[in-house]
Amino acid sequence: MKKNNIVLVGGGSTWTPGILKAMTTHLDAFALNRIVLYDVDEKRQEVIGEFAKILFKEEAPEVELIYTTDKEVAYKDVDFVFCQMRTGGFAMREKDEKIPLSLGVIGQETCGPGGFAYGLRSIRDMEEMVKDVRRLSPDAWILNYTNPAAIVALALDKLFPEENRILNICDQPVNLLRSFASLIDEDVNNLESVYFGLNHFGWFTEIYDETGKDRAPEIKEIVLNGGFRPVDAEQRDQSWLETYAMVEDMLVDFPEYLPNTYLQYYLYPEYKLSKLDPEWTRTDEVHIGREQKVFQECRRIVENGTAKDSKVVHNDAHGDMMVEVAASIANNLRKTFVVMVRNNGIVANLPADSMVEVAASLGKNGPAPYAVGNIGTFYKGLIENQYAFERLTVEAYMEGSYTKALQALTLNRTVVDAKKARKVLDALIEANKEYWPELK
Ligand SMILES: NC(=O)c1ccc[n+]([C@@H]2O[C@H](COP(=O)([O-])OP(=O)(O)OC[C@H]3O[C@@H](n4cnc5c(N)ncnc54)[C@H](O)[C@@H]3O)[C@@H](O)[C@H]2O)c1
Ligand SMILES: O=P(O)(O)OC[C@H]1O[C@H](O[C@H]2[C@H](O)[C@@H](O)[C@@H](O)O[C@@H]2CO)[C@H](O)[C@@H](O)[C@@H]1O
Ligand SMILES: [Mn+2]
Repeated sequence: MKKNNIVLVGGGSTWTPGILKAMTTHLDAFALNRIVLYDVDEKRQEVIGEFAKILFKEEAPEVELIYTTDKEVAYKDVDFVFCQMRTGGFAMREKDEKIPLSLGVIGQETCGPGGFAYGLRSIRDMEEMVKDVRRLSPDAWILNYTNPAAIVALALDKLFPEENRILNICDQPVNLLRSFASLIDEDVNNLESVYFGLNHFGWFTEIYDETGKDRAPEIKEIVLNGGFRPVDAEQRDQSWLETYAMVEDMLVDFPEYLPNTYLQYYLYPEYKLSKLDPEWTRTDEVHIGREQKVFQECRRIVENGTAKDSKVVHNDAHGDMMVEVAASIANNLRKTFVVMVRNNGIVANLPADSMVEVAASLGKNGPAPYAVGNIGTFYKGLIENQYAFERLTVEAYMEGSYTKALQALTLNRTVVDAKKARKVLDALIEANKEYWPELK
C-alpha cells in the first residue's frame, strides 16, 4: 500500500488532535509517510504541533511529522491536503454570530448572515490555497472541510471548473447517521443512506440496513415517541443537545424525511431567534469548552512527555470520517459517503450547476454519486431559494457587488426583510473590512 504524504491546513485547529489520533488508528487503511501541520498562527500551531510529535513518536514513530507556518514547505510533494482553516479565527466567528443577533436576525456561523460573512472571508484564502497546492503538488487530492462548506464548494467550483481533485465534505450527515444507528441498535458501518440537499440543508430519505430494509420509518417513530439525542450526548454542550432535540419538532411538522439539524434555523427562524442570546453565543461556549480543553490538554501532554493518557479527542466521528474518506480514495475502496458534488442531473429537478450534498461511492477517480431523481415541491422550493442565496453570495464576492450581497441576504429565510438585510449587511461590511473585497 502506498504511504501518503499529507498536509493538514489549519494545523492549529481544535479538531487537529482528533484527526491525528484517527490517523494513528487507521494506519492499516491509510498508510502515511509524512504529515505536515500548517497554520498561519504560529502559536496555535506550536502547541498542537508539539502534542502531535509526542503522539506520533509513541504511536507511529515511522511517520515523519513536522509543523510549519511556511506554505512552501507545507504544500510541497503532498498526496492529500486536509483543509480546515478558519479565516479570521474565533474572533470573527463571534462577530458572525453576534452582529446579526444584535440586529434581530439569527446569528449562526454557517447559516444566514453569519455564514454569508464567513463565506466572503473564506473564499479568498481557499482560492489562494488551491493555487499554492497546484503549483507545488499538481496531483494532490484536496479534501476540504472549511466552512461555510456550501459557499466554499460553490466558489471553488466556479473558480476552478476543470478541477476534479477537490472534494468538499461535512461531518454532520455521518454524525447524524451514528446517532440514528444507536437508536435502532445497529452498527453505523452496516447502514447506507440516501440523502439529498445542499450542505447544512438536506434530508435523509432512506436508511438501509444490511438486509436492504429501509429503517428510516422506525427511526422516525422512535424520535417522535422519545425525542432525539446525539449518540455522544455526554460530550455535548447544551446548545448541541437543544439542536438535536429540534429534529423531533421538524418531524412533527414535516414527517416525510429525517432532516439535517441545520434546517432548524431556516424552518423556525423566529423561534430560534427567541432562544439565542446576543451576549452569549456558540463561540463563547467553544472558547470555554472545546478550545480551552484541547489547548490545555495538549500543553499538559507536552509537559508530561506522553500522550498515552490523552483525553484530547472530543469527537471520534469527525476524525474517523476524514481519514476514511482519504483511505477510500487512496485505495479505491469505493465506500459510500455523503459529499458535495456539482449536481449535473443527480437531483433531476435542481439546477445543474448547484453543489448538492448526496451519497456517493468514493474511489481513486473521486466521487461517483448515486442518482436521486426528482424531489418534491416543498424541498425543491426551499433548496432553490437557498441555492440562489449561495450563488448570489459567491457572485457578490467575485463581482464586488453590494446589490448582489443585499439580494443574497434578502433571499435568505433567516432574514427575509430587505431593510433588515441592508442593516445587517452594512454592519458586517464594517466588521469585515480587513477580509472582504470592497462591495460597491
Ligand atoms: N465541514 C464540517 O462539517 C466541519 C466540521 C468541523 C469543523 N469544520 C471547519 O473546520 C475549520 C476549523 O474549525 P475550528 O473550529 O477548529 O477553528 P479554529 O479556529 O480552531 O481552527 C482553524 C485554524 O485555521 C487557521 N487558519 C486561518 N486561516 C488560515 C489559512 N489561510 N491557512 C492556514 N491556516 C489558517 C487558524 O489560525 C486556526 O488555527 C473551520 O472552517 C470549521 O468551520 C468543518
Ligand atoms: O459549534 P462547533 O464549533 O462545535 O461546531 C461547528 C460544526 O458543527 C458541525 O459539526 C459537528 C458535528 O456534525 C456534530 O454532530 C458534532 O459531532 O460536533 C460537530 C461540531 O461540534 C458541522 O457539521 C460543522 O460544519 C461545523 O463546523
Ligand atoms: Mn458541516
